[in-house]
Amino acid sequence: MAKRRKSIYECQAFLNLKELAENPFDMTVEGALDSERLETFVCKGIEFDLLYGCQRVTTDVLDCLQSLADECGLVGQYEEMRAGAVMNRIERYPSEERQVLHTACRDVFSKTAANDAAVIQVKRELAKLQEFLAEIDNGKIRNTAGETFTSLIHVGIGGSDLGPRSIYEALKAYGRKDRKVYFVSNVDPDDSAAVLDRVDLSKTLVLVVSKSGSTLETLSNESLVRNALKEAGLDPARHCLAVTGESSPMDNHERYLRSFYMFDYIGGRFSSTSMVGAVTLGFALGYNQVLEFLKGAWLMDEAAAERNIRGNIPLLLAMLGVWNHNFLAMDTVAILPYSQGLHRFPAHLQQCDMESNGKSVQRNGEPVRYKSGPIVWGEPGTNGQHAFYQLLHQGTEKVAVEFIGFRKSQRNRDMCIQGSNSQQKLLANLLAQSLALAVGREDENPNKNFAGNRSNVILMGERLTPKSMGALLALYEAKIVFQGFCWNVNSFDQEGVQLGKVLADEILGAMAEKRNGKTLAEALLAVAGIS
Ligand SMILES: O=P(O)(O)OC[C@H]1O[C@](O)(CO)[C@@H](O)[C@@H]1O
Repeated sequence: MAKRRKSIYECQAFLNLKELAENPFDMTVEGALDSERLETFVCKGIEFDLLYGCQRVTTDVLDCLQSLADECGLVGQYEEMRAGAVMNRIERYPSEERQVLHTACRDVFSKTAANDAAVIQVKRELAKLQEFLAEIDNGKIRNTAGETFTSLIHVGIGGSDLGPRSIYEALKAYGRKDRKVYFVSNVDPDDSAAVLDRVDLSKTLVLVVSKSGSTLETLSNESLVRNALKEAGLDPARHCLAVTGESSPMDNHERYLRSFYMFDYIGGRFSSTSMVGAVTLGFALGYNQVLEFLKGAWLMDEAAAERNIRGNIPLLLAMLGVWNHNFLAMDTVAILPYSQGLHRFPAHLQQCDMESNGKSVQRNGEPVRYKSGPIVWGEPGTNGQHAFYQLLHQGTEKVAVEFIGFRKSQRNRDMCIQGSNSQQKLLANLLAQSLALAVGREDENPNKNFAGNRSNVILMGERLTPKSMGALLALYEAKIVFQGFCWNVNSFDQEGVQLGKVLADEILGAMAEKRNGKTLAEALLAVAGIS
């Protein structure tokens, strides 16, 4: 018999937190935010420190958040998940009924793996990747003219695009100078056309990534690229690679130069450390850097098993998020990396978080009676400062902010201009924004008044490297998983994307048959003037 999971409002800690939320810590009172507080409210972890002095929390609130995490059994559930429990399910209703084992993709460094069977499969795929990359390097794999491949087009969408793309962008500073990577995701034909215009197809590999092997956008883009290869007199089977689920419609060795697998127990948005991300990263950076990236993720996974929230960054970040969202009524979370390399990372987290926890049904099939996942968005600083920070400081909407910064730049190409170099300017801005949001500043002119008390945290790392990128990714994956457990939702399915897909098919059918005006979908087609 399945264990009954508690909803948060059934927890004593929930009631206590509600009471504490009536009078949250006021950061604007003179001396409230002092150096002692800033020094105390720091959680040191793998590759990152979490600075959380600028949160509206006291030690009482932290104790209650610890109790809530304990009452909901968050770390216990996380450990069950890593060991292979069927976490992707809704009781009493048909659901996916799957294990959730994206953590197995990096559990290759443990002496004793949390789930042996999954790690065996993961190691097999990694060995295939290592061999494949070596064959490109040593010239065993070449194009028909005997030349080496210098470009790769990664074709996929959603979890098969956002994670790999954001990680590639984050790490391309470490990329091989002789290799280029391009991404195509949107079914807008201009997306693939723009890439096809830029590459020399004869020296290009095309990596088609789709877990299901049936996603409309990816299959359409694959066809467009295959067609371009044929038009260039090339054989697609000598250029195309696949990452897909075993026995998916794309699992066809004759059509691909190589096929790599991902498995049912790896959800799309959690798949960046599987072959979904590893093939592109391996092509761009080399196999050893893939291992570094996985190592960072594995270390973070291990650290996330600590019960004490004050010593577990993902759990603490998750619980601070619950405090802000469920108790202080902050509906949105802005992820603001002060790192140009991370410019696509908020987009990846948007899918990872919102597709996971944007749910209204609990795992027991009952409706959610409190707020589940927040709206997640973000852009890099300092660019955002000149765009939307006005609202963060003075808007009526209260936004929970998560800053990410690094002490050192990736490329070390900097110089002193007017007394400081650009990296110092970047970091000064990050810290200034954190304080300005928290403390505010009074002014008798209401239009120039900063109310303060705008909660934020800073995730501070040394440098964005493959290892720290792996750790950062795993940190957020674990945060999202902990919050999903806390809200008692199934973070691992995505039924909410289905209806739009069904209606798009209906509209495509109406377009093909020139039907118009009978159903609501057809009426909309006519009103929009689309033939
Ligand atoms: O890898 P696939 O099967 O092509 O799916 C792509 C994306 O589509 C979704 O199923 C949502 O439409 C995502 O969850 C997934 O990451």
